[in-house]
Amino acid sequence: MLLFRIANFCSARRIYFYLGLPYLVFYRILVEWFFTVEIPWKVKIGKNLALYHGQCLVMNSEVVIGENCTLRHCTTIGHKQLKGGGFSGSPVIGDNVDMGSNVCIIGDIRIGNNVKIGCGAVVTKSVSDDQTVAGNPAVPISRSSITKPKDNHNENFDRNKPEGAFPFGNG
Ligand SMILES: CC(=O)SCCNC(=O)CCNC(=O)[C@H](O)C(C)(C)COP(=O)(O)OP(=O)(O)OC[C@H]1O[C@@H](n2cnc3c(N)ncnc32)[C@H](O)[C@@H]1OP(=O)(O)O
Ligand SMILES: N[C@@H](CO)C(=O)O
Repeated sequence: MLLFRIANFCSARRIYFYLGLPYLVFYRILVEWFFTVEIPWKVKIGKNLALYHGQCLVMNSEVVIGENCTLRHCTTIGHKQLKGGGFSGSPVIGDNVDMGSNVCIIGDIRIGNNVKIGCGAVVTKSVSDDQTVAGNPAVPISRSSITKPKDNHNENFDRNKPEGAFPFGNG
């Protein structure tokens, strides 16, 4: 994030851009090629963005991310190609948005504040504030499992004891 913040500062004014050009080249090579993270320096990101496992994280330069958000690995935030051949706008993400791993958020959509996006979600429609969404396509998830007993729940399962033949556990 520090590398991004410096690059973002360099892109704020033309004079900083020309003075900071060597740094911007370094930023792209190091962050894109070696860290496999594409956060273009023009992206607007609020304070306290956390990257938990930032590998394979790609976003478009028009993306806007609010404050106190969390991103995980293998996440894509960007535009989509329109029927006419052009491209849509890119997502605008609110404050306190927590995205699981392997999430795709595409198109000219808005993700509200205090939203959780489940791992593996494909989000193509706007999400209102205070929602948890998951799935492909992402929809608000059922909260029923919080009270409903799970059929496959094993009361006797002890994760500290190895199961089966393998003496060190199953994975
Ligand atoms: C190395 C690492 O550990 S990196 C960390 C990787 N972890 C993540 O990315 C976690 C992201 N978090 C999630 O995906 C969570 O499941 C959340 C935030 C979406 C939801 O969590 P909770 O509110 O606790 O929901 P809960 O587990 O009770 O599930 C509610 C329902 O949604 C379903 N659901 C939960 N997550 C998902 C998901 N990602 N995709 C599809 N369905 C899901 C559940 O199966 C359940 O369905 P049911 O009502 O039919 O039984
Ligand atoms: N694995 C945790 C934090 O490292 C998470 O992604 O939520």
